[in-house]
Amino acid sequence: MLSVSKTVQEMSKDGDEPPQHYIVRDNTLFGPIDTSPPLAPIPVIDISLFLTSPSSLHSSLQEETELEKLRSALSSWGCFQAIGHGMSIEFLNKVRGVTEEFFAMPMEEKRKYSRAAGEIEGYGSDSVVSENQVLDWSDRLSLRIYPEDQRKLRLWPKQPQSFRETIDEYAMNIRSIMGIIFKAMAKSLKLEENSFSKQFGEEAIMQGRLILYPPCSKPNQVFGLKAHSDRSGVTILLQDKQVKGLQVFKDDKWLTVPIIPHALFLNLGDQMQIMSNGIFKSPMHRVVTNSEREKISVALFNEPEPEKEIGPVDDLVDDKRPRLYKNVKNYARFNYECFQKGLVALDTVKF
Ligand SMILES: O=C(O)CCC(=O)C(=O)O
Ligand SMILES: [Fe+2]
Repeated sequence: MLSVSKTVQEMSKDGDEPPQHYIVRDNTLFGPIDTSPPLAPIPVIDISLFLTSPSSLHSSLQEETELEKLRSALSSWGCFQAIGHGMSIEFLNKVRGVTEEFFAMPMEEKRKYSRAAGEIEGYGSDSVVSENQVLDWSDRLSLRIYPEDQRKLRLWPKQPQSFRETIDEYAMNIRSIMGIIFKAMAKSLKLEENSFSKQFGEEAIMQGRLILYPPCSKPNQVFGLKAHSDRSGVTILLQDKQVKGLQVFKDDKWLTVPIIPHALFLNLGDQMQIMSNGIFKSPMHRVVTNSEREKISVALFNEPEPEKEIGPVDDLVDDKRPRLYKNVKNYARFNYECFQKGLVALDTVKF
């Protein structure tokens, strides 16, 4: 077998040097890999303040303050750390736990869930789609979670035993948290509450990606995940409880995302930048490796129904702020087609 078919986890365990196609060749685009830049002062937002009771006619002052913090966070950073989400630290650790346990299982067990050629879902390392691609030093398990009838349960691990129910419960919680956040985002821009949620539609997609970043002997030359902006609407990331590595790009600098074990890291994707007519940002981010410790994360991508046309909310377009983006359908496919042509999807949908 070629070494290419080894997972990153196997190469790491066997003490292999990262093969040539994992080494970053052109590191001029975002500078050389700085594995530990300063911590990013990313706003921490208490989303429990957005849970006003239906009977209260006016928002409390506290809610107003938090909404303003949200608007400011999403227009400058495009991300924030969410606390007050109602899930206990024990439960978040359980989600991290089943992820760690899955990756710790013997390879023959994990291979039962392998991603088939040309598919997106399943277990495997970074997939090769073009010749000059620089590969990411990480293994993933990708699963469609919603709409529920689109789950491919044969790819949902049976081991560890509590995997399915834990991920299911976590996703259910995140889905209702998303509802609260969509409303808050709209309110923070003085829009009707459902301005964003209605663009996601009844059949909105939630795609899960459980990621393992094994230790890497060349952290200055290899990325865990190359710089990108998410194609999603909104991404919710549960970071490793101890090991840092995620970085965001702000004001021409890469900064380290701090770890707050009981918080969810939320970042917007391109589709939310489009819907907000560019007011909210879809931030560039990347993950660096380290030579000592393994790291996991759990990303849930919330995307609009593929067949629904999305575009800037009408009330965010006026003389002072002209329409920045065209309407677009099936951004996932569009994004992929752009990527293959070497184009940036967001630039291509500029009005
Ligand atoms: O694992 C992380 O920290 C980030 C994951 C991510 O950015 C992604 O999967 O799009
Ligand atoms: Fe991402």
